[in-house]
Amino acid sequence: MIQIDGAYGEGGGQILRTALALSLATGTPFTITRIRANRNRPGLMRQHLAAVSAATAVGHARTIGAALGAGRLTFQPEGVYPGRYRFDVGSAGSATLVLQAILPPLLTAEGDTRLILEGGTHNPFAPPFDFLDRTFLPMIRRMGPEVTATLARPGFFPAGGGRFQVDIRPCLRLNGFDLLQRGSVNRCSAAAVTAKLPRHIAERELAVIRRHITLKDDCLSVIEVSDSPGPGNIVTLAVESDAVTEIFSGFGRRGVPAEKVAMAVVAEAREYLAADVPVGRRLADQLLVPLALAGRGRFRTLPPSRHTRTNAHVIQQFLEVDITFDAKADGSYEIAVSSRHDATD
Ligand SMILES: Nc1ncnc2c1ncn2[C@@H]1O[C@H](COP(=O)(O)OP(=O)(O)OP(=O)(O)O)[C@@H](O)[C@H]1O
Repeated sequence: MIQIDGAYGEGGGQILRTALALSLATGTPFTITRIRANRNRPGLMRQHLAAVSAATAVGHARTIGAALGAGRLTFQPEGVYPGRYRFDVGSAGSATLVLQAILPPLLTAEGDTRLILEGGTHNPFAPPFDFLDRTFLPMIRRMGPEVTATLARPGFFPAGGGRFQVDIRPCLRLNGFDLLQRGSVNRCSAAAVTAKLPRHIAERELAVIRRHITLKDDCLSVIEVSDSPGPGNIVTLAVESDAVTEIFSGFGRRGVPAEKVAMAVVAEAREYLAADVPVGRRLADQLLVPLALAGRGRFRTLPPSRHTRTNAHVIQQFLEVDITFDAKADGSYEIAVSSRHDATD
């Protein structure tokens, strides 16, 4: 039984999701204590409980302590069971984060899986659907499995009620990859989405982006969605390069001017563009679990976040891999995952 300290490093929900995913993938049970100790409202929130229930279903697991607000949980899976599942966060909690807890083991399961995930699809502090679809899943497909995501309906904080489907055709073994060069940037595009909010919000966001990032007219779009249960706004900036499409996003919030939301997106994208690295900060923390399951991989990225370092620590508790962070003279980092077995074979 692995003991996980939920207060380590970032001390957030990612520690739990990584532990669930790797417990399923390796068949190793774990106990986590001090869950999300570094958050204002520590313990299991609805989104984390939804991840626990999803992992319990996929792994026919025995779970002790899964309750709202709980700080301690034991999880003991029986195996990995592909199939058809529907999971509902039951609030605006992020459904893409629920996927983080169950996708990795399903990538090498013994059959296909279709997941219907309901809840928030465009949440602050979580991968928005577009990032999942255009940034993260192409990396997963590069590793062997066929995985596609289809958005049925967007769900914004606080109403939620979004839905998407994920189809997974697994492979026998994940192949790691090297992603060290970005290559040329072929296209930058921005999209501002509003649901049940005035169109001028989106137009003001795009005006800011256009002022600071060189974009062609046909690379700007305002999208007004009518099928979202509640109001919401997201602005995304996609940087498509030879190696990867990175997506930076900002979320409209009451009391925060649209211009400020868009400027934060501009700042993130500029940092990424100037650094000439292929992998942005969020993708970096999310690539570690699949690369560790593959047993190898390397990528160049921005200085790692606490999420990334924390994730590396949790992963190394479950898997016989080394994860190294190599600071380069130009300020970028090369993160490498290698199997401890390969080193001694
Ligand atoms: N704008 C974004 N685009 C892509 N991914 C994002 C974005 N914002 C956050 N993420 C990803 O969402 C995850 C958030 O992890 P975190 O530990 O903060 O989880 P949480 O469960 O939402 O929060 P909490 O810490 O409150 O439990 C990370 O993998 C991070 O890379």
